[in-house]
Amino acid sequence: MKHLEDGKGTKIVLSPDLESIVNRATVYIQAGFPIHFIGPTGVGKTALAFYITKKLNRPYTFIQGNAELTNSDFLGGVTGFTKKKLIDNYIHTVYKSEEQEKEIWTEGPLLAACKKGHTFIYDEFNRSKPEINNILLPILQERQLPLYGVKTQEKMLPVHTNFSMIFTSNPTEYTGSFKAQDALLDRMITFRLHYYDVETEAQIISGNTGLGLEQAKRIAKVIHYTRSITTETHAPSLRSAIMIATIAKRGGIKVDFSDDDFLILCTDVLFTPSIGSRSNKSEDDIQKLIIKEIRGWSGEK
Ligand SMILES: Nc1ncnc2c1ncn2[C@@H]1O[C@H](COP(=O)(O)OP(=O)(O)OP(=O)(O)O)[C@@H](O)[C@H]1O
Repeated sequence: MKHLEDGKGTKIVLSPDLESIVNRATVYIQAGFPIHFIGPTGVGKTALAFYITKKLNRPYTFIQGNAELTNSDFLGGVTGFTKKKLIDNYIHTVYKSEEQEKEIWTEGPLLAACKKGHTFIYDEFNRSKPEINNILLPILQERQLPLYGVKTQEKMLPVHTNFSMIFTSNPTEYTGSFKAQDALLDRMITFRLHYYDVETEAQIISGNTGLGLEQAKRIAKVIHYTRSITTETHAPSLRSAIMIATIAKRGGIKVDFSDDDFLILCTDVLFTPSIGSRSNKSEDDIQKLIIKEIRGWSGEK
């Protein structure tokens, strides 16, 4: 298991499987192909994307998909006006006043990244409406950016050779996600991520919070058990595990299976309205099952 920095100060944990994914993804990007991490929420897609940009040692641009995104959010647009007043009073009997108005154009993140050769992280790209992402097709195929709505003589901008893209997405079963167009998916190399094993998650929890590894392992075990009785789209993520660990550490709560405060903390964090049972059990039933299971581990180290 490796502990490395992602460039934003976050410690990244790489199990041998994750390290292999990162290495392959880096090679594919360097060969000129975009990559895509798809997986359940909070599995670590964005963390890997940032780590890869650090490994590539190139500047990056980050944008998050959303249903309101438009072409001008990618390419830029008019963000204001400057007004200039020219007064000609050179001869005191003649007075001439002239006003000029000029648009202020601000370059959008995609246009800037294509020009400068950044790695463009498009996080949760399928939260944007699919037609908005059409602009990416010629970039990924012909390496030309179509300049829709940009006031220029050119219709296409050749993309910098270092420009690359990392996409992340949740499967379409997640609320607020659109089905991405096949033509776009066909142009990228997709890695499917699934929640990691207890050992890897314990290392991640410990690395993110400073909680001891043994205690982190107990939290990972609770999360894993909860996932075994919930569906993947409605299961607790690493984010919930990190939340439990942070609160336990800061709040002085003992991470112990027989400690009632720990049990209450786990159920408070884990029972979000998005949790869903595999066997149509009610939220209450899942909660009871989990508490019973955790109590059964009391005395375990
Ligand atoms: N390999 C890892 N090493 C260290 N921390 C990690 C790792 N993977 C995930 N994390 C941590 O887990 C949390 C969730 O990860 P991240 O935000 O990358 O998930 P995601 O899959 O992008 O989630 P979402 O689908 O909600 O955007 C973050 O706090 C992140 O720092």
